[in-house]
Amino acid sequence: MIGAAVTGRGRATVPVVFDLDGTLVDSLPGIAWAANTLLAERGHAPLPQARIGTFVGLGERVFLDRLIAAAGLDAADDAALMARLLDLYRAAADRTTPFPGAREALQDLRDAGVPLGLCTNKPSGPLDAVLDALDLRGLFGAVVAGDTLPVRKPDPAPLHRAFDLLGGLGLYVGDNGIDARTATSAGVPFWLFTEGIRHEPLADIPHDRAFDDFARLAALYRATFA
Ligand SMILES: O=C(O)COP(=O)(O)O
Ligand SMILES: [Mg+2]
Repeated sequence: MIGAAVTGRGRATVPVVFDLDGTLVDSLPGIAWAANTLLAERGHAPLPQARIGTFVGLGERVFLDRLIAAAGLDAADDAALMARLLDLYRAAADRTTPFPGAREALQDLRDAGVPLGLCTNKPSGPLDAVLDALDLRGLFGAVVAGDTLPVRKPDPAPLHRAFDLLGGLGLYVGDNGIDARTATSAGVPFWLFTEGIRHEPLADIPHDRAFDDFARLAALYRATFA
């Protein structure tokens, strides 16, 4: 189902907004490194990467709360833990890579004149570090971080902000149920990248299309909107 608000505009230039972590970039190894470095500094044993993946998606506050609960960190130390986590998140950019074909797909769409944006729950400090390290910033006409607005996904406001900056509603591409709910509340179609940090079975995530390889994205876009 493609929303009427989206098909109403010039089809060849329907904007596309992407989630970041687990969608464009394979950031879980870096995030797990950051979390386990924090745990090691506090004398705690590391957690498996897959477990740490279940903490991701709702921003750094929820991530740290879940990490504190899972590892038994001292919550009284919260402000220092958050400051150090954000430092480590920034440093994790060096351990973050685009998913295969993602950069090429973005470039292909951009070359075709498709307005591209980012809407992520990652806070702006670590987000800037990733965009700089991977040299991705220039591809996007809109970047909305987890702390750009007072609310974050699944509230639709950040996604609406991204589409406002791009000049109209379009398609949201993400990797989990939080992104799907955000798109539904924003009234836009949702495409699911299936190789990211997904917490639910595919069948439990409402989506208009699913894809597992960025090499297919531009062709899928053209088949849908051209
Ligand atoms: O930082 C998070 O919690 C998730 O980030 P994302 O929205 O880019 O997936
Ligand atoms: Mg994500």
